Amino acid sequence: MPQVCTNNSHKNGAKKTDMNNDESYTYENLSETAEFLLTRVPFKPSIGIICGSGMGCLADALENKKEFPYEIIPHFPVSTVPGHMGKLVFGYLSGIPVVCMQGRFHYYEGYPLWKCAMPVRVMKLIGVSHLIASNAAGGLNDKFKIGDIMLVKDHINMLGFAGNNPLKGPNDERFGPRFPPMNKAYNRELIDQGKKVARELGMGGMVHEGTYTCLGGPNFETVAELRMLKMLGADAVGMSTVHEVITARHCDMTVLAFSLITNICITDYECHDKPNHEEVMDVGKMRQDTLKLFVKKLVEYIAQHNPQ
Ligand SMILES: O=P(O)(O)O[C@H]1O[C@H](CO)[C@@H](O)[C@H]1O
Ligand SMILES: Nc1nc2[nH]cnc2c(=O)[nH]1
Repeated sequence: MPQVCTNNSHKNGAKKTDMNNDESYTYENLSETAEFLLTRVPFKPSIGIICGSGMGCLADALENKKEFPYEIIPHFPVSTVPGHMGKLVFGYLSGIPVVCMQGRFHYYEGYPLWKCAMPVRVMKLIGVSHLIASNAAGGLNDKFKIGDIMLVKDHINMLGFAGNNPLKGPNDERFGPRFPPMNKAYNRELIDQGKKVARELGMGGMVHEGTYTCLGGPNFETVAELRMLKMLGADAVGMSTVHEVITARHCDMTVLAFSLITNICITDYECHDKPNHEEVMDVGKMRQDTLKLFVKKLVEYIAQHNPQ
């Protein structure tokens, strides 16, 4: 039975910071959050996992779980999207301690990007050095099929083009530098290992690498938008991950990200299909056994090889 933690000392939300959209969390705020968790968990994970839509099964695979509903964690936002459970789950995968976000935060929920990405900084403060971020995404690359996995080799930060960035505002050097590089955001060794694991698991044909792009959502894209994104070089499109990765790289975490292709983007005016979130979640469920195994193998690799 997982141990579900409650926070008796602070009633729901009472400990939450009441901040406007321009006022980011301070280092001290996030240290309080980290301290709250560290004093309640008897181990320190160095690997963090973010579950994409319908991919909460990744956290279900953990053993000796200790679960924290977001409502009870000081300063944490709450999840509002179906398919995102809203729990931080600590536990073991193959005997390796990990922490898993079973539910992430999206810009379209009304949260500024720094708030969407704050759990990444909390992970850093509790000792996480490696982040595995998963997401559900629409496939733009003609080779992709529903249920395929795309290892993210790069991203196009569409929100960033308009000046919206999780690092906007004063920079605290204790997290990282004012101007972090982003050309090696996605760890090459882990992408290659992802492909190797896929081949070993007999799923080599369904794993690709490609470029992810994040839009603000919540609407799915128009045909013209998708055609434009394809021309720009995007292979998959979603509404998350990029701000988490920027935040993780800013504080020097090693990152692996992958997209589960849950739908094929419609770039033809004659096609009458309509993308929908139910389909997105169903594909996550359909692929849950494969995803659990894939992530478990990658966690084992990270624990053994500590790629930088
Ligand atoms: O990126 P994740 O959280 O996996 O979810 C993706 O799926 C949802 C749309 O169905 C959007 O939230 C999009 O970002
Ligand atoms: N923006 C976007 N997000 C998604 N998440 C899952 N599928 C899609 C998609 O087609 N577009």
